[in-house]
Amino acid sequence: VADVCEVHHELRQFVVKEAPPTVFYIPDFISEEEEAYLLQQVYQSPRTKWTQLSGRRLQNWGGLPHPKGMLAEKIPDWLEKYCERISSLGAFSGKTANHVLVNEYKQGEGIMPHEDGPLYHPTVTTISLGSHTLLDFYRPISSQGAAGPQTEESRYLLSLLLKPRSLLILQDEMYQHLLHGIQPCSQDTLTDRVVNLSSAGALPGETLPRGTRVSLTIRHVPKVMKAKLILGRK
Ligand SMILES: O=C(O)CCC(=O)C(=O)O
Ligand SMILES: [Fe+2]
Repeated sequence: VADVCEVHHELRQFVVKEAPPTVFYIPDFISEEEEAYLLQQVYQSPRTKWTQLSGRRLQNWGGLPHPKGMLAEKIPDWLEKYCERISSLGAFSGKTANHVLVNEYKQGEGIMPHEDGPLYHPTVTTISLGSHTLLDFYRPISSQGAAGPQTEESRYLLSLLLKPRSLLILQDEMYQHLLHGIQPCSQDTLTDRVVNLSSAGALPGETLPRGTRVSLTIRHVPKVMKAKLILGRK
């Protein structure tokens, strides 16, 4: 298919065939030791790195994406290692990730359905730490009003189970055309709408209590400001 991004051969075995193109789900992408180390680094970051939002808090690393170009900041080594590792899988069409959002969700917290938008290369990669979650996908609100009222429920399409230590890669239609969100609930009962159950090692009917989850969303911001422009040189 022409509009499907190229990834390296070793990723192909992890494609989630039950979802629209393209999802890769890689269980145990990192070890328990790496998970503990990453959590330690996240919680050792200066307090001023945290931004409190309603229902979650976040750390932004690499700079603030902006339509005129991101003023790039150095990503600390503990995150840079994973930017490079994931980029080497071909996730960003040969580019290297230069932006990381750390989100922390306490039990019962979530994120409203949204699109990640045009400031990023249209791939998002996510390492989950500490707890599983369900990432839910929705069709956009369609412009043809004839179909009657569109509730969030009627636009809901499928979910992915993200276990701790897994890597998720979303691109193509899953990134460009669908919205994603996390329901603010404290446990999840798995149904057959969770399309990656077998690769995530779970069964329909299982109920999983959520704990505190920290996610690292690792991306490539193509438009970066050049330092010489900031310094005003020719
Ligand atoms: O925590 C997650 O896995 C999703 C985060 C997300 O959607 C975002 O930061 O844009
Ligand atoms: Fe998002």
